[in-house]
Amino acid sequence: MGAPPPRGKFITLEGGEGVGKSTQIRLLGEALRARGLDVVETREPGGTEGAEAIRALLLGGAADRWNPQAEALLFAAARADHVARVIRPALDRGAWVLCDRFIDSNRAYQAGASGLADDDIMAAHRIGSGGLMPDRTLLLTLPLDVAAERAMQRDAGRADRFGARGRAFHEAVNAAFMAQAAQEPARIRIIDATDGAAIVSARIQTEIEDLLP
Ligand SMILES: Nc1ncnc2c1ncn2[C@@H]1O[C@H](COP(=O)(O)OP(=O)(O)O)[C@@H](O)[C@H]1O
Ligand SMILES: Cc1cn([C@H]2C[C@H](O)[C@@H](COP(=O)(O)OP(=O)(O)O)O2)c(=O)[nH]c1=O
Repeated sequence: MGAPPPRGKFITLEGGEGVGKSTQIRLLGEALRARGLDVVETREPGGTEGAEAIRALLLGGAADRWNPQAEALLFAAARADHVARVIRPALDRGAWVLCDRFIDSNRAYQAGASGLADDDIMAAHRIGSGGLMPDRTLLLTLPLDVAAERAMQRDAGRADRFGARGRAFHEAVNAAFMAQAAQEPARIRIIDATDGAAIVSARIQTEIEDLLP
């Protein structure tokens, strides 16, 4: 038997709603495929049948449907299924996995902005997903008003349970993301997302260049 293929790379995109994560995942996927790499694009919460079912529970319904504890555990459960069925198998076969949100969203939304302890979020992540961490995380930053306007245009004015939360909540989310980036500068790279999509994509590609084979 030959040696197993080298493990693939795990890249996550993070940031508030409407900053351009799904747009940038698509552009990064195209750029990496053009280099001949095996690329898997996915998102959280979701990415498997079970996790998409949990996504519907999390994003729909009344604003107070879940308390922060139940919410955090539902995200962790969705992630556990996604990691076990999609992310780890893809990395094991040598693919690059590009994921729209991951554990840093859990930390920013349920710890930073909803008051849970970061250690508890990480403990649930260890239990659920073996503590898997991305090789690189691109944190897209955009002024709240610009991001809200972009999301509003995209969603024709409809907001989910998170989008409907007030400005103070979204400011707390952004502050938590920035604090995480300051704590882990090698993994989490801050990307200015105000320019056109092609310019933002070029910035992202520069920040992952050292991981390319
Ligand atoms: N760099 C950009 N400049 C202007 N509009 C953008 C840019 N990137 C994405 N958009 C648009 O903004 C909206 C939100 O982008 P999206 O990629 O869905 O963000 P997210 O996944 O972070 O919520 C979409 O309608 C998208 O077409
Ligand atoms: C993955 C994850 C997402 N979320 C939130 C962030 C988003 O508001 C929502 C996912 O919605 P989604 O529509 O995928 O995000 P976006 O608008 O950025 O494209 O779930 C958490 O609160 N915790 C988590 O662990």
